[in-house]
Amino acid sequence: MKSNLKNIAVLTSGGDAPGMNACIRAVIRTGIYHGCNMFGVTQGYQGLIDNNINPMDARSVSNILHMGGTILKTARCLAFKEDEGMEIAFKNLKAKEIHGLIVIGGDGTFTGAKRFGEKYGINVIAIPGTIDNDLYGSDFTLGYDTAVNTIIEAIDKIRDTADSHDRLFFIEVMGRDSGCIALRTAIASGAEAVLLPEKETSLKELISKLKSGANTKKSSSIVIVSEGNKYGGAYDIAKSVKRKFTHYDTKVTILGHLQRGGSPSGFDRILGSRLGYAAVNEMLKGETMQMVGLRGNEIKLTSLDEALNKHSYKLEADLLEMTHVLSI
Ligand SMILES: Nc1ncnc2c1ncn2[C@@H]1O[C@H](COP(=O)(O)OP(=O)(O)OP(=O)(O)O)[C@@H](O)[C@H]1O
Ligand SMILES: O=P(O)(O)OC[C@H]1O[C@](O)(CO)[C@@H](O)[C@@H]1O
Ligand SMILES: [Mg+2]
Repeated sequence: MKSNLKNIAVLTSGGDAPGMNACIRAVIRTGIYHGCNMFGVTQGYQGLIDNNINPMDARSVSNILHMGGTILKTARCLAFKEDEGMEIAFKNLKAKEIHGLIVIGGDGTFTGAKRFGEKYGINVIAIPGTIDNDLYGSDFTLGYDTAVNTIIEAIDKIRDTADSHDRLFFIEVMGRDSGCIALRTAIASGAEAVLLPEKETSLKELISKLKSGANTKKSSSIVIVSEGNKYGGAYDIAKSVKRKFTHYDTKVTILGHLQRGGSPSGFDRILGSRLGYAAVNEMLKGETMQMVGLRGNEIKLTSLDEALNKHSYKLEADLLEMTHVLSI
């Protein structure tokens, strides 16, 4: 063990994601197993600034493995982007002799961790925790699998009512700049079309697809709209389509934050446990400024530089084409 790594803190930051609790549990227990003093920071970087940094033991993380959200709470903390905020955060960690920081979050969280680690020499390991699945270096981010399953369950229910009424539904899903969630849920729910942030929408093409379905006796249609789609939200698109295509009665559902909640899937519980366990082990080996991720079912390190510079989901054109073909 690196001698100055006796005290390690963990925080969750940015949007919460199912599986974060499984990950926190793994971090705390792995650290304790190795004889470290473990600390939990409440409310992400805000907690570092507010000195909300508390000792945790193996029992502080009992019975949380199956819970959604994060027991450490999370925040979008603007003050940490400022030099003064970072300075206070560093002083608070220094006073407790904490030299290792494990952050669980998305690209913003990683950006903050990189700046902080570089500026103050704190050892940093980052864990990809976001439903968006938009970080380079991990095939999956924590929470993505659960979110996809939650969305599919909701769309299945909408399909029941859509079909009963012969309706066209526009369903908006999350993924600010990333269409990964939208494309996967479109495949799994048999959606007739999907609009993504990575690809310009052609209204003409969309209407022609819906018309051909109606002409071949499709009783209902579902269009998945990613929230970051350039054309606008589900309401805007529904309005434009409705003007030119009157075959179906048109409805809109915004799934919103229900997509982020709920008990993590088996996959996310296992992923969270593996990433949390690996994060502590790698930190104790002396690794710093690295992300632990899953690649080809193995835990691999990616430098924060690389994870951030190459981050974002690359549209898989073959999957989009397949969605189109399978929904004729
Ligand atoms: N340039 C930066 N410098 C310092 N801290 C930053 C920076 N960018 C982001 N952060 C910190 O990281 C926090 C989380 O970032 P953000 O809100 O972008 O979420 P995220 O980690 O990308 O997760 P998600 O996208 O899943 O919601 C911010 O609220 C802020 O405290
Ligand atoms: O909870 P908030 O701050 O509204 O954030 C919503 C955003 O967070 C994410 O869910 C990622 O956590 C994005 O997909 C979404 O755009
Ligand atoms: Mg982000």
